[in-house]
Amino acid sequence: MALVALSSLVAAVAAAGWILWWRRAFSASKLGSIPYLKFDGDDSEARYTAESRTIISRGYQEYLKRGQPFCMRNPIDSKRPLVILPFKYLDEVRSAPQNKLSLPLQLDKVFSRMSARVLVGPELRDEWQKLSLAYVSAVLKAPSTVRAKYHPSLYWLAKYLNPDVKEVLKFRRQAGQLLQPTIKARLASSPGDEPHEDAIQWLLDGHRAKGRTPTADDIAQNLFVLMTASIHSTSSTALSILFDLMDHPQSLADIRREIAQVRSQNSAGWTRHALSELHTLDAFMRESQRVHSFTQLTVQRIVASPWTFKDGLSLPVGTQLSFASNEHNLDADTHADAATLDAGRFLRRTAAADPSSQHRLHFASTEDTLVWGSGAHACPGRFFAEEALRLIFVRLLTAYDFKHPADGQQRPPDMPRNFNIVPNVMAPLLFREKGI
Ligand code: HEM
Repeated sequence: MALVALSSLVAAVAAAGWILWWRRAFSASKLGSIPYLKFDGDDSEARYTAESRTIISRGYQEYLKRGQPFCMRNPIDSKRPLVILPFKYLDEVRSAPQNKLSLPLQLDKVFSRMSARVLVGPELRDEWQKLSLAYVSAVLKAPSTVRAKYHPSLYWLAKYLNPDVKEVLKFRRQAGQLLQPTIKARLASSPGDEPHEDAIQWLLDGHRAKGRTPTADDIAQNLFVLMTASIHSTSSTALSILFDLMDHPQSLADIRREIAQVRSQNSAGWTRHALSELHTLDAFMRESQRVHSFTQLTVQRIVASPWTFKDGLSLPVGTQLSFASNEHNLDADTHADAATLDAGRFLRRTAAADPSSQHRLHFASTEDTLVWGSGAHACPGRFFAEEALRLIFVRLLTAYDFKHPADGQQRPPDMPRNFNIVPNVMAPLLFREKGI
């Protein structure tokens, strides 16, 4: 017991030391001549939470489009400005070694249920769905309460004192307990036994390939990382596409027709192959995501050892950097009539492209867009998100009619929060089962 307490203390002191080092190592003045943009007049935190796009748009026009970086307040750490880089640096960031530039509604229920089925299999699905939704909401809340209440050198105390952090740890413990019997049985199985097609098995295999025997807690934590990265991004994207479909009734009708046609030609049902034939839906999803991205900035990295770009731009250790993907998507120099959602945009481009390169225009493709990030850390879940969204829309569009409560209503304004742009999850929508 004493040994455990001592090792926790050593780990805690080491962690606190690392944080202190990290903070000492960074000084905003080392960002030298990179211009710092802020709000004129009221420059409060609240304005960054609600209106960060104003600053990013200004920086995009005044600096990024001229090939120069700018920096702005970082919502996570106001003493460490965030550097937004022009796209000319993207290739260098993309190929930078890991040790140099490192990483820092109801639809959520629909998606969490689908992903629970894929991640942990049918037996644990229901319990896992409840736990993972509770975990994700706790884990998104805890960091801000810790930052608000503790000095960075005392963050390590939070897991003993702070109720929000304790809540996160409680769900993690419960998840480990839930997975324990399955992990034990799988670890005891031999190579000839029936294979399992779920993420528990992929993660177990991954650990074992590296010579490790993971605990149930390790696997629970790995799964929670996936859930945290996926639930809000995918459910927000689904709601956003739904709002756009409601504003484009002709596209809605075309996509419904396409779904019926593809289904009638695929007697095996909605296989991956059948889903890949929903070209009109896929092109609409890509265009909707271009105009209504889930986040304004992507390819977020932190400088782990001093970094100088080929043109001499030098960034000190501890700098957080990013790219203005949303501004780029909405720039008239990137897309004609960029501010307008043009449902046929990607269908026309696909039709004009060589058949061997048409896949580059699909929803999950990283070609010509940064919505999925870029390079080795580009979203690994994007193909899963693509198929989950296609399935969600197949079901929604074939089984339900939906409308805004009042005639003539359109997509409600998005709800910006720091660098995220979330569709209005509070807006009421009316659903009716088709044929009733
Ligand atoms: C529409 C839904 C989604 C969007 C818009 C999205 C977007 C992103 C973006 C922008 C990044 C950062 C990439 C970078 O900085 O270069 C990312 C990373 C990541 N995403 Fe997604 N994502 C979505 C769905 C998912 C799903 C369904 C999963 C898992 C099942 C997932 C797992 C991850 C993981 C694990 C990372 C970190 C990758 C790494 O650091 O190497 N995402 N995602």
